[in-house]
Amino acid sequence: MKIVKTKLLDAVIIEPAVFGDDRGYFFEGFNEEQFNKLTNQDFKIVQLNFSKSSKGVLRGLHFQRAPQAQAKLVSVINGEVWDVAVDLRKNSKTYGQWHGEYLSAQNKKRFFIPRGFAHGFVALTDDAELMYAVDNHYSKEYDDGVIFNDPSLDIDWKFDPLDVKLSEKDEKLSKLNQ
Ligand SMILES: Cc1cn([C@H]2C[C@H](O)[C@@H](COP(=O)(O)OP(=O)(O)O[C@H]3O[C@@H](C)C(=O)[C@@H](O)[C@H]3O)O2)c(=O)[nH]c1=O
Repeated sequence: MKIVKTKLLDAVIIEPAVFGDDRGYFFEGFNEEQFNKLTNQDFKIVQLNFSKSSKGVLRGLHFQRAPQAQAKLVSVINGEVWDVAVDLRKNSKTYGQWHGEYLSAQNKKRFFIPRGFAHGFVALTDDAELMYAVDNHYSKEYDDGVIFNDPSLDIDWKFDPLDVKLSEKDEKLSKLNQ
């Protein structure tokens, strides 16, 4: 397992070691002991989420407020997405900055997004399936978000913003400073 830092403090990309043979392949999608040691995190999975999206669907930017904040380990098991995290930790040196990563079933990269970040993605293929693990349970009450095209964030979504498909809930999200 290789850990690649991003410009956002504590947000990292995991590149698993893939063992291929004439049957196919094997890889560890997550190894708690190795991950926590290498990153100095204490990430314990309590919920595993799956979603499927057609091309152009954009989900985000989402987060849960404290005390129900969630760290997320995002992977793609079919197709490809452009996955984005925004550091919303007020005392962080990288507050307000974003990082995007192509995650696909083919590249097998995983994006670790700490608590205090907003997360979103746009599906670049049809039938883009995400599997993501979180370290705190879902809470409707603490569920929150920021509009994906907030000018103060200036995120490059790698997709025409006029063509993205949003949920009704995501269309109504506010800007970060509101
Ligand atoms: C996220 C979530 C949703 N739900 C329910 C609520 C709702 O009825 C339905 C769909 O929820 P949403 O529209 O919020 O689903 P979605 O837009 O896919 O929300 C997800 O987006 C990505 C970007 C994330 O980072 C996730 O944490 C989560 O916020 O599923 C749960 O039961 N448990 C969960 O953990």
